[in-house]
Amino acid sequence: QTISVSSTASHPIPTTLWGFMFEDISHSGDGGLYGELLQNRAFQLVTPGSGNALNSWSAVNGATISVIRESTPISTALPNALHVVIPTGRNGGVGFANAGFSGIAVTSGTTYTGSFFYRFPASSGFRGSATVSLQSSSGSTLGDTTVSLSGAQTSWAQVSFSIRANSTPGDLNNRFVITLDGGSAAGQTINFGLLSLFPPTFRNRQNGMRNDIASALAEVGPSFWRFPGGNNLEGGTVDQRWQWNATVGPLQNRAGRQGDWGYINTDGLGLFEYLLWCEDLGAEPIMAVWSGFALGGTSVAQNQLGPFIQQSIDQINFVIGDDSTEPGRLRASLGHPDPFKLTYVEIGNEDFFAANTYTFRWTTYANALKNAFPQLHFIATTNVNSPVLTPKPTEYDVHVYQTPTWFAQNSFFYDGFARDGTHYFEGEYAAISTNPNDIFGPPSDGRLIFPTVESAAGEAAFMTGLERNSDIVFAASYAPLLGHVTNNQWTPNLVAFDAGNVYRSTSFYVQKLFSQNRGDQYIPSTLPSSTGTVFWSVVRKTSTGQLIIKISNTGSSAARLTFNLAFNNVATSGTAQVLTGVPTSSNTPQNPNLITPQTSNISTGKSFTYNAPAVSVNVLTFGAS
Ligand SMILES: O=S(=O)(O)O[C@H]1C[C@H](O)[C@@H](O)[C@@H]1CO
Repeated sequence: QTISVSSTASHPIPTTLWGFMFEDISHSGDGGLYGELLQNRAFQLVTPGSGNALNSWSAVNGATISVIRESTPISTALPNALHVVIPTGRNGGVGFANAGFSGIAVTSGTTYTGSFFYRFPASSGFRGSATVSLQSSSGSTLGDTTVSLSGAQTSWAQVSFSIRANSTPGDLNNRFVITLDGGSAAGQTINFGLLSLFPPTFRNRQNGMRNDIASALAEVGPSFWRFPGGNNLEGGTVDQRWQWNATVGPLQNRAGRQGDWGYINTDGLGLFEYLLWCEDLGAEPIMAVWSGFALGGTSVAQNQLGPFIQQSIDQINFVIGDDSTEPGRLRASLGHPDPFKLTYVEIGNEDFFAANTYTFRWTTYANALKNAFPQLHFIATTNVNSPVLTPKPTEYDVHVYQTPTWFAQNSFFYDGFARDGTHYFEGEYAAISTNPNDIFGPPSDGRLIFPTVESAAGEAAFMTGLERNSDIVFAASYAPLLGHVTNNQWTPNLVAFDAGNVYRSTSFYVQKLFSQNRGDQYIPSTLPSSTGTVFWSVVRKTSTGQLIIKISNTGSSAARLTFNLAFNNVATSGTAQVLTGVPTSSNTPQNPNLITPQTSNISTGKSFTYNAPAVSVNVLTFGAS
């Protein structure tokens, strides 16, 4: 195949083109990116005495533990506490343990920092200490410290501690343990609440992100971060919707909420943490506001939307409001007086599920929010122009989950779109099944557990089309971003993880190859055949004078491509980064680095030939001017 490459750019490429979509799904937040190591740390939303009240907690050496509704709670947001009775006649440490989120990773030399609240429900003469430790599954102590407890403390007191691990366990099944001496503490009753333990966090942020996962995401260099959902924005009911104000301020004032993926969200990863994370990541937020529809099917009537719209205005003012606004003052009081960067606000999520009411919900929200924030862009979430919305959306969020073949055959998806001023956010896309008749089915029916080489190559083909159409596509993100390797509600995920490991997928490497090899100009070239198997896009990075050719060969045979460049000065050599392998192979916990990009030198010039291997994603980089 011969490909002519122009030397004149057709359009600039938006800086926001490649980024991430995030929501708390498959423990991507609590138990994943969010650094908290203890599961069910504040007994949020559980019913005392119910089966899951003690989820992740267990008694040690004969203590009696239970979750109670506290008569004097830590806060109205946290009404529950752990009630611990130390029996008589026990020797050694007696107390309780937390098993983390399917384990706790402990590495020697690492310092873990934590805190908990305690109070003696009845004043007692006890004056003593508790041992706070990290223990392996065999019960050996990996690190410990002691804290003083006083029986005179009948009101809640917060105790802080740090534990330096001095040995590395054999596995992840470690526990966080608090014990008192069975002799001196015999017969004591103590309530505990909001127990927290953090490893070192990304950029050492207080209440921050788990370093290994955060670092893997930062490796991609995303330019936007869509949050908080996705379904997890919406709530099963109106009251269960994500509410920004319930997610900011001291942790003891965050009640948590029933997430939309089957588990309670602590909301410890809240709006302020998301915004600081965007700054640490160098990404701008694409922030969603709840749009009056709950996943259980309730739409708020148009004349009832006022309070929800006000809540969205407050949410936006928390992000960008000045000190004339209360949310702006709240942000300043939390340590960020300057506004955060914000351009895009998405109104709802996948409202094509409730298009009949989105017509008025969109109109009411868009008019009110555009009036309040004329500088912002508001993204609609129904199908493009169906139904017709007023005011006419300037941006739409388009989602697609399909087969690798679909992606390989639809890289021209946007070529036919009218250039009418509307811009598009490909907010969720992924090849998730090899079975076109059961895309969302189980692995037994074609669903992918991990991305494969062929799914990643399909996505790359599609992405060359997004890059070509980046005059109207301003942003694109694979979804879901993160998922626990076993405790999940969705596969495949861009990045999988467990308590101590991060697993980078083939699709992760495709996102990284595109994001880390951006151009700021799109360079026209001979169009690929829309029904072919080889797809490419050519961009130029003016700051370095580099030409970057991204090629996806989704076919089962190698493709010899001859490039004829109109540029006058072209380097005679460059680099090729290639991701390829057995089409159905994946990176897995058993073989996490089976498929990684390989870099090599290539000969380039005004005319050169490159051989793209079967089922491969290739990024060629060389100087051209
Ligand atoms: O069940 S789905 O609607 O397919 O859920 C999808 C679409 C939704 O926006 C997101 O939360 C989820 C997976 O990324």
